Amino acid sequence: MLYSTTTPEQKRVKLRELLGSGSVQQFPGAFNPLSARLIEEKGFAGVYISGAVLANDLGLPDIGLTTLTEVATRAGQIARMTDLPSLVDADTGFGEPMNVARTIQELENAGLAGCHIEDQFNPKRCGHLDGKNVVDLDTATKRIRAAADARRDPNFLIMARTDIRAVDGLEAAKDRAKALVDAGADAIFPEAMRDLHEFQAIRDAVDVPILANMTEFGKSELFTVEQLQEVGVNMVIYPVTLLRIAMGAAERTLETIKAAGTQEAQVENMLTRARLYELVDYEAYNQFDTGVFNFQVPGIR
Ligand SMILES: C[C@](O)(C(=O)O)[C@H](CC(=O)O)C(=O)O
Ligand SMILES: [Mg+2]
Repeated sequence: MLYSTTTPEQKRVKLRELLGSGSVQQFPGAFNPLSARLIEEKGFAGVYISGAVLANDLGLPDIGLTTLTEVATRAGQIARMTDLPSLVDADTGFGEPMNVARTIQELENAGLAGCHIEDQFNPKRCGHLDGKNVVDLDTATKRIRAAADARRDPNFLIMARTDIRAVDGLEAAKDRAKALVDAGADAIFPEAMRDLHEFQAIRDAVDVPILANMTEFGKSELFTVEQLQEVGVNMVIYPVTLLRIAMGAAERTLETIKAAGTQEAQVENMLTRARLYELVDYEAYNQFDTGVFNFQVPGIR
């Protein structure tokens, strides 16, 4: 209860172990702290915390409007709900290299296992949209160097994301990935790869773990874990998947209530009261106070 029993330091060691395991590690995106518990319960390796989800959850587009304080606070709330390592999207690092340094320390304080920092210009946009732009090599590597120098826990994972593929092509992405590793990146997130061969090309260019972004409605096909394994991907994220499905369900339910005058037809699709209480570990709080969980919840509803 209350929740994570694992320290941030242990989670960072775990993340490094996972990335060195040789098999693809699946990190679904949590859209709130409770969904992180679900991700852990279903046996996933870790939790991803998406910048798009954090922005959209606040009703904002994902164009760099969220602040470091908002992201660190929400990411910390999510990370503390799970024993799994959490990787957070730190967008462009929230400013100049000195701001990036501050970002890393705040994310360490918030209990994250690592983050990724991208080479887009501000205002940034979803990596799968057209019309984005990237900063020059010097600026991109300075961000990563500042991040690597700022961390106090050497196991806090600094992942460099490059968006250059969609701007200057695959060769440029390979060159930039190598330069970002030289600047101190522990892992590479090559954004908007078009096919499996492109992942393979990045794999061959660098000898650090690489991430595949399986976001829906984007530029990449939705490859399976087996396909990603074959091209040497180490980690796959499903960043916005749970938010999209939850909001889809919310929309359908509102339509049902409006049309039918009752939510009855949607009740079978809901997490039951009993299941919800199980997820928040209601019963465990009885250890503190035996009066807290002294009621019956009908099992089926
Ligand atoms: C991974 C990503 O950076 C995110 O914020 O989750 C987004 C996801 C998306 O917008 O679908 C991205 O830029 O790919
Ligand atoms: Mg993002």
